[in-house]
Amino acid sequence: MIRFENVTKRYPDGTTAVDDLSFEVAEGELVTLVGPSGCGKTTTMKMVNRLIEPTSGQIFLDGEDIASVDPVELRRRIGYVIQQVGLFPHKTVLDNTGTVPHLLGWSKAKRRERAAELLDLVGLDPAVFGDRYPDQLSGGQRQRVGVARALAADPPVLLMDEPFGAVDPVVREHLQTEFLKLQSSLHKTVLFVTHDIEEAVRLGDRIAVYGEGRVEQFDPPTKVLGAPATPYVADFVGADRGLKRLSVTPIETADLEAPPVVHLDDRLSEATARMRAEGAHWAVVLDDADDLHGWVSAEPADPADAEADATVTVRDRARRMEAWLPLGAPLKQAFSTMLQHDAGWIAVVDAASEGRFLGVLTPTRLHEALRRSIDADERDVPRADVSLETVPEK
Ligand SMILES: Nc1ncnc2c1ncn2[C@@H]1O[C@H](COP(=O)(O)OP(=O)(O)OP(=O)(O)O)[C@@H](O)[C@H]1O
Repeated sequence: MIRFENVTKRYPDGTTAVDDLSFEVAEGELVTLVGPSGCGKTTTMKMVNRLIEPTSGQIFLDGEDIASVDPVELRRRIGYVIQQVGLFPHKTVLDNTGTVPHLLGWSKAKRRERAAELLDLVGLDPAVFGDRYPDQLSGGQRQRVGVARALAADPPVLLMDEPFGAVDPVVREHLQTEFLKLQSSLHKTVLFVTHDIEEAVRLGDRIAVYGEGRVEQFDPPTKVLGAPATPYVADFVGADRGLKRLSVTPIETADLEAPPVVHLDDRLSEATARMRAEGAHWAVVLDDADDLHGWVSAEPADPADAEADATVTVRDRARRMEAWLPLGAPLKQAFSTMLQHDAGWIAVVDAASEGRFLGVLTPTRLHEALRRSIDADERDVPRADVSLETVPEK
């Protein structure tokens, strides 16, 4: 969708901001450009909407050399969000959002309708915020208006230059989550500049790690963290890249253990016997639909239960399970859920139905999943194909 071919930008004072850059962003892909200040990220981005012209090389948008496209026409196809937002202070939120439709000559009614729809999309109630002016908004709200405005004419491409850079970390994380949700339904082709590796890893389908004017590595986040291409990249992503990986490594079926499973209406005495036979201290409890209900201990809570009272069922002793996640959730969330509930394991359920029990993830399995994903990236094979060498127990 966006292709850079040997693009170089040398400023008149001799500074080479971008040096022989070649990479391609696929349609619907979100690529983050990350690197230290002054490495050429903004210059790269501004060449796409022709705010800056390259010294040499070509940039293609949808197969078309942008040098031959009228810049004004080009910019209509490209939404642009910047850190300072650049909202017009004397225009209301609705009018700011409708800026591009206004330039495109849409009627006032159609503009306002579209602006309201977009404000809704970015989580701002148009009835509350539509008639406010930018200085009556918080920083995070202004950024949302910036995103809404960039989306107004439904451009296939979005350029975002540190769009969440000016807000505090909590708001920033919130905006990132919302933006990911938005992107999962809009599938825009996005170039996203940031100097924050955490943000790059969290948002990017792929990351371009910049050194001085050059891309040192162009890979998916797990690969950048797991197998940095150069010492420079390793240094940039930081010594704690193992921890950062937790947020981009999903729980997979192969990571799960299958503990004993019992049903709510099973007799407790039989369920307990089964758990003991398998050497388990607990079992997962499912309801009639095989959805997760909770868990039950193999130890009788009440000595009377041990007498195999035929009337006592699992339902009478089952405890609800709060520590659960859908398959595909990041390992970081799994770890955090374990800590939050002080749980020795978490249940993993089907992502689509959010109920059907698939297995449990234990701390040991979580650690193995992380090791396997590192190994998989180093060897370029799927994670499920990696078998770990374990130290034999004495
Ligand atoms: N108009 C200009 N004239 C001369 N040099 C420039 C000009 N604009 C940018 N540069 C230089 O080009 C290099 C790349 O700048 P650019 O703004 O692309 O970097 P960046 O990676 O976006 O940095 P930051 O994260 O600080 O915004 C820097 O050394 C910068 O000083």
